[in-house]
Amino acid sequence: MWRGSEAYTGAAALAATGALRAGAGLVTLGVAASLLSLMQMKLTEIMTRPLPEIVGGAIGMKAVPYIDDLAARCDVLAIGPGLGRAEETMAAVREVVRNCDKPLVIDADGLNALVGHTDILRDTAALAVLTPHPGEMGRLFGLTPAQVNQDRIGVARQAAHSWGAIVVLKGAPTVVAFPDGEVYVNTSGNAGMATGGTGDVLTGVIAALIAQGLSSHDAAIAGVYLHGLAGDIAARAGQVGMAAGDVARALPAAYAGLLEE
Ligand SMILES: NC(=O)C1=CN([C@@H]2O[C@H](COP(=O)(O)OP(=O)(O)OC[C@H]3O[C@@H](n4cnc5c(N)ncnc54)[C@H](O)[C@@H]3O)[C@@H](O)[C@H]2O)[C@@H](O)CC1
Ligand SMILES: Nc1ncnc2c1ncn2[C@@H]1O[C@H](COP(=O)(O)OP(=O)(O)O)[C@@H](O)[C@H]1O
Repeated sequence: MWRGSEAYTGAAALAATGALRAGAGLVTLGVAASLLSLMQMKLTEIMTRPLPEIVGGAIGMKAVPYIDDLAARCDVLAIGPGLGRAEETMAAVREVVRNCDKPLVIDADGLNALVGHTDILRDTAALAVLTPHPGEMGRLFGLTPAQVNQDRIGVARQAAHSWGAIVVLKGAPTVVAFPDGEVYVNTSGNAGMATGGTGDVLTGVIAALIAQGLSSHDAAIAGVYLHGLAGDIAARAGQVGMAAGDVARALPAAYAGLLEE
């Protein structure tokens, strides 16, 4: 996983925790050097790797060889939550995606880096799972969030087809679409999940399932369902005031429930 930006350290922590709680054996968080101690304090079970930064915890082109090296040793690379949108950070994301030959999960600012550059997804050897919310999807596709929501299935399908990637369009309900036109509509989850950071947890969940041997195809479908199920378990204590960390903590129970089914 590769994160940065001092404004959004929570996003990095939630994605890494989501991966851990969804069963990833080892999670390494690549993080701007100045944020290393902070992340180590937040995350006892997660390994960290310092990355060269430009300014304010943001990562630039100098970090690319370090991330490429990290990706070469991992089963899956997740990029995006909390990166920030500095121009050089966006360029570095594009370079990493170009270089990567491992399964990728791209979210949040990782998606913002692809605005106007989705051709990279077809050129890279990696099969990518993209997890936009309606705002990010709108930016990528030149639509408003309202337009995206008017035809969620149609937009997700069109995006998957034209980008050659797996598209998880988050929301109520979340739609998972594949380049060949196959589409799934998720049934788990609840409005208590409409709170900052639950999307970051989903990034970690999908990456963790890929790390455990699922194809990106199956990990996208199962990951979205598992994440919603964890949200439903967390919501037993009440939807109002539910937080992203509650969803991450409910993942082991959701996973166990799925295995029983
Ligand atoms: N604790 C943290 O550190 C958190 C950091 N985060 C990070 O903050 C950065 C910015 O991400 P944001 O998502 O806040 O900002 P964005 O600018 O990507 O999204 C916000 C805009 O997107 C649209 N939008 C989002 N969800 C929508 C929905 N469900 N329906 C309709 N429209 C919707 C709206 O227009 C909204 O104004 C990212 O790096 C992200 O990872 C967030 O993930 C939240 C938690
Ligand atoms: N009413 C709802 N029903 C089911 N899932 C929801 C609902 N509202 C939000 N979610 C889920 O919560 C998550 C929110 O993610 P996202 O929009 O990326 O937020 P953030 O960027 O703050 O983490 C998505 O997985 C979305 O599908």
